Amino acid sequence: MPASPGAAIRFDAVRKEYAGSVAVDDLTLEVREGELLVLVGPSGCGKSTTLRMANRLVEPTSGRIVLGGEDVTDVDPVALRRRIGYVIQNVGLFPHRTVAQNVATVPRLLGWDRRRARERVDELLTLVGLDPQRYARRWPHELSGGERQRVGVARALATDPPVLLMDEPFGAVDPVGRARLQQEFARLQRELGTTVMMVTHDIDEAVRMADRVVVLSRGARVEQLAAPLDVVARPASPAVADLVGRGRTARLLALGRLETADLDPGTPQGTGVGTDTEQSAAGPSVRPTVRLGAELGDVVAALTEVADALDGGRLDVLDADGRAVGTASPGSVVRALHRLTASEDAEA
Ligand SMILES: Nc1ncnc2c1ncn2[C@@H]1O[C@H](COP(=O)(O)OP(=O)(O)OP(=O)(O)O)[C@@H](O)[C@H]1O
Repeated sequence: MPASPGAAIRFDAVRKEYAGSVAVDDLTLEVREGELLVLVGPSGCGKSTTLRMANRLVEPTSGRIVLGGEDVTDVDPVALRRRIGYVIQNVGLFPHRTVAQNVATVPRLLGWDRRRARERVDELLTLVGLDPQRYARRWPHELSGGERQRVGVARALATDPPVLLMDEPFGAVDPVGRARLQQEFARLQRELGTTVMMVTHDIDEAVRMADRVVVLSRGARVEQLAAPLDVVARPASPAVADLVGRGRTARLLALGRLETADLDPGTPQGTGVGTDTEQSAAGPSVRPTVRLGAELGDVVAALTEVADALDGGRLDVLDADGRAVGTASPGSVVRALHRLTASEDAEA
């Protein structure tokens, strides 16, 4: 089957066996240009093998992988790897090279002169939030885990590759640093428009960062390929439900948004002045407000500020122009959760 126009990478009936055991059974998958696609699934399901076939660190047993219109088996593996960024857990920085030398590795291999490489290093370190003055001459062992990971990302982006492969890139970073790196990286990726295929076993990381999530089971079988909210709200199979499992409601609160259908029945009752979730100084008749489209978690937080929320207290809901369009109560959040998790069939 030919790759569709917006496809940056296409796996076509790809299979990988290691000494007779099947790691990837029959994978067909498209990564769209400019998207951040996250592969998630249990240990041993074939995520890393899938990723490593894209840059030929692993050769498929059968099937085809097309990258930027070219069958990867037609491209020299070394040339291919210089064209594709690759970031792994613990980064694999060269220990006897400074930060600057690490980041400049591929540009220098490609024959860039020192000055051009140096400028690029400064630009990239700044991009990933490391001051070049402070960091360029340091050695990898003089960095924290999070800083090393940033250098790894800078190194992988050095030649502005159209495609970046990332295998558990934030796995070795502590939870707080990790959440920040995830956010910053997702923003950077959107700014640069790089196509990213990333592997993780952490469903929260997947739904937080991805444009689309691919849930895999053993043999890299695709259980579901969908936007994060769909995967959490409507798991397509027991394997996905199992992965999303506990904590699903909390994830829905972070991903779901307040819609008109969730508002309390009846007409708007408030005056609708004031700003998001803040009590206006205008007087006691004005209720706290929340915007239509607010994250459900923020609606819950705003409701908990309303002293009598459990006893009929409500928030005024404003549209984008600041007009009151109705009210929200704890029941609105419950309605939203029902709406999100209702099956497509039930909605139709
Ligand atoms: N070089 C290899 N030789 C033999 N078997 C391998 C090799 N690499 C991976 N496998 C096997 O292939 C299967 C898939 O491995 P892979 O590393 O792709 O899974 P994964 O989903 O990335 O796992 P994890 O999350 O634990 O890293 C596993 O059963 C693994 O043992």
